[in-house]
Amino acid sequence: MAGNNEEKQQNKPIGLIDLSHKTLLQSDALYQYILETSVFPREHPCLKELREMTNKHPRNLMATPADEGQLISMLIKLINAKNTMEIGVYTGYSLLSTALALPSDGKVLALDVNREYYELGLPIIEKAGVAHKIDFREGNALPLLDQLLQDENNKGTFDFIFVDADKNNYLNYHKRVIDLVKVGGLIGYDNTLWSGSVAAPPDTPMLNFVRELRDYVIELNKYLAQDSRIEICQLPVGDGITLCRRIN
Ligand SMILES: C[S@@+](CC[C@H](N)C(=O)[O-])C[C@H]1O[C@@H](n2cnc3c(N)ncnc32)[C@H](O)[C@@H]1O
Repeated sequence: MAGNNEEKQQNKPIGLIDLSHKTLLQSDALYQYILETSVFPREHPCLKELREMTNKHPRNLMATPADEGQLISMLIKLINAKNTMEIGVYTGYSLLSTALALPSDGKVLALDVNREYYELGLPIIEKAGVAHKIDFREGNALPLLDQLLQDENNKGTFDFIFVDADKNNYLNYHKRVIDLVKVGGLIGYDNTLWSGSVAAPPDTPMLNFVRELRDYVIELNKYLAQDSRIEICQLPVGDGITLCRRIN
């Protein structure tokens, strides 16, 4: 089994992943075990419906995997988050995970350049009864964040911010969301292991989009590691998620 996986890894350009294996774990069997034992039996029926609907969409590789959705839900409950934000919604798997985990008066400000993707998932989010917690704003996230920052009242008010949009802007997002999250609050950056490419020698075969964005992710990881305003924890869940707890 291990030998087969090694061979598979050696022959495959980095970034070629399939839907049944959206994880950095090398063993298909182990990942299926996690999904089937701990994730799918606990998945809300509307999350399941949204995941299955998204699987049929041409850009489905962008979707947050179910085990990561479960992690986000757990984090939100652990820190009793009420005021949250998501940058990068797509069809809304992580958004629905967030909205379901929030208390009934909780809020998630959801930013995405593409409303059409969000509208694919919206009927299912409505069916789940949590659409009232979502404030969706269509547009480029950077100017939307700058707008928020113009109002001093927004600073230090978010309990949880999940960033899952254009990787080349993650550092720009960090420079803004660090002032919007409260001290003691959490930022989660998705894809910080970028299909494992961050640790691969540069001559390793990689899909173009993986190679093009790899340096941005490496730069972000270095920046987060030395940023004294946060404590960090990098988890190899999904494509890698770095949790940053604001400490000052
Ligand atoms: C990886 S997907 C998000 C996946 C989502 N979290 C989920 O649970 O399925 C990235 C999303 O970021 C959005 N996006 C890309 N660039 C953006 C930008 N500059 N501002 C806002 N959203 C952006 C894309 O439209 C896409 O929906």
